[in-house]
Amino acid sequence: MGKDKLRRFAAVKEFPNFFEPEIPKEYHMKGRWRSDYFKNDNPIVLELGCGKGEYSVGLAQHFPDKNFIGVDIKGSRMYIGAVQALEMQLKNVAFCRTKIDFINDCFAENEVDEIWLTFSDPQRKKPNKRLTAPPFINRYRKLLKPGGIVQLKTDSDILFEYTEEQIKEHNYECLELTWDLYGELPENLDQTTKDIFHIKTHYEKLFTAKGSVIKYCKFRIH
Ligand SMILES: C[S@@+](CC[C@H](N)C(=O)[O-])C[C@H]1O[C@@H](n2cnc3c(N)ncnc32)[C@H](O)[C@@H]1O
Repeated sequence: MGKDKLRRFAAVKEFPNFFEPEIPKEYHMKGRWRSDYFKNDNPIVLELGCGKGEYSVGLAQHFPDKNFIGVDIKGSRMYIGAVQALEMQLKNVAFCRTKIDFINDCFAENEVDEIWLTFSDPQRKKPNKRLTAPPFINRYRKLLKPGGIVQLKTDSDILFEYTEEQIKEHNYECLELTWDLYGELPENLDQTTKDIFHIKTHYEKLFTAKGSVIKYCKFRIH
């Protein structure tokens, strides 16, 4: 790891909005995120594989009545979002460093209302490691409330096609699905929703600059 990454990795551990569970072991915040950190009863939204966390921070600004938790294994990346949130004094966003594989050690049954998957790795050769593959969906099912939703934004045809197949194969309830999010953005969307779709993650900016078309879907797995 480079010097700057090491510095960020060490610094972020001291932040009040950064959590690092010892895994595999049940984390003491499991079932207690609302009461012990957010100190409200608002819905919890996870961004899994949040990278630098700008999306969680952007959503937290738009939705002061929801709580956001960015999850990633890379602490030095989440440092960026964690600093932004502290500077903006956003109390409704936090970051949790863990492998998503152990997400059920960090969140209790029915603790979460929504999941965002933003530009997840396509895992070309390992379909079961895709974040919309059955082993992950089964983990999400445990922590999502009944009726909870999963949303995916991606540039990857492979991941999107796979997810579309999974939705059909497992009869997930598909609420929205478009192969060209920005090309097909309905005119009648309210401003807040338009704004959400225009919050761009780090990878989204890279891919759109290269001309990639962004795909989006929203589905229920219960
Ligand atoms: C392609 S990046 C996208 C980052 C961010 N969402 C964005 O759009 O800029 C994928 C991120 O997912 C994280 N990631 C992938 N698999 C993971 C896993 N099993 N557990 C935790 N993080 C994971 C990586 O560390 C990386 O930061």
